[in-house]
Amino acid sequence: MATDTKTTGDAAPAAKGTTLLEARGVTMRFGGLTAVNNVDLTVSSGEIVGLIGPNGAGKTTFFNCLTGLYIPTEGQVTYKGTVLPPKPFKVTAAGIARTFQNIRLFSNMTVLENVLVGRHTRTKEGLWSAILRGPGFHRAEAVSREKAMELLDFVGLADKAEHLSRNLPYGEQRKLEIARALASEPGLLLLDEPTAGMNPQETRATEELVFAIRDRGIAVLVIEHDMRFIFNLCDRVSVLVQGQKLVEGTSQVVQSDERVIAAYLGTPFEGEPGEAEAAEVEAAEAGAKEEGK
Ligand SMILES: Nc1ncnc2c1ncn2[C@@H]1O[C@H](COP(=O)(O)OP(=O)(O)OP(=O)(O)O)[C@@H](O)[C@H]1O
Repeated sequence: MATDTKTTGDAAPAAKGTTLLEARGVTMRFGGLTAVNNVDLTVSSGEIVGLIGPNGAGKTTFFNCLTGLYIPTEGQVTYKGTVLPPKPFKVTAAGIARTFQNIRLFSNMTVLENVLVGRHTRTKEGLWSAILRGPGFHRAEAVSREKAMELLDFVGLADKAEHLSRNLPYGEQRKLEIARALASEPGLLLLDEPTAGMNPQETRATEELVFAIRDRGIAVLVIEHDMRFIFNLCDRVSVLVQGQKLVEGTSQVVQSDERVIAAYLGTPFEGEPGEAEAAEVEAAEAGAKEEGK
């Protein structure tokens, strides 16, 4: 495995309160479907920001636009003032790491090896060095292992370092995904439904883990359906409905906003995104019925 102690990207922690991520007018269309529609979002250092919205609101698509998996149809994403390259590994090297809604671990590798893989954007040793295994390689590997073990200790998995990742319980696999993402030494961590499938105790522990990550100087942007988790955790919450940003504010502001409650309960409200389209469809259907009479 390619390992080294050198940091090859600009992942130094930013001063508290400086803008890290800036998404402007991000739109993503799939054929005729606009999954994300003109969304702006900023994340600053020291912040935990939540992204919520009903199923199909466009949250994961927006994440994919931020991490180079999708190239937005329109709009721009910058990290520390530089436009992000449209390649996931380059985005990681720039300082943004992520986890996935559906866990993506190397199931036949050990827990430790999974974290070591996560370090590859922060190493300068290449394939040949790994194959030839000279003294430099061994030194670098020892340092990488030490860093990986520190991360496993941080997420509470140090005693399982040599276990195969597929044998971990579900909640621990999620923790391992976070440790692997942290191994790339990000300035911003994106978490896509980190508590999905967890029991209340595991969810509470994940909340503490996210606070601890923030305290290490890493900003966090998190998608989650568990509202208690989001409102306990986040400094700011942004709500997407049908691809558009409906409202953004502190947990207190968002949870008492009647438009947010209506969006979750499925109650129509004035000015709802997609309202004009829905009215058009209704009118067309009514017209068709009239003609058929
Ligand atoms: N690759 C794709 N091709 C076509 N349509 C897509 C694609 N990815 C997502 N969509 C559509 O875009 C819309 C938004 O999906 P997305 O998964 O981003 O929503 P979400 O808010 O993350 O939902 P959930 O909370 O259920 O995960 C949905 O209508 C979905 O079917």
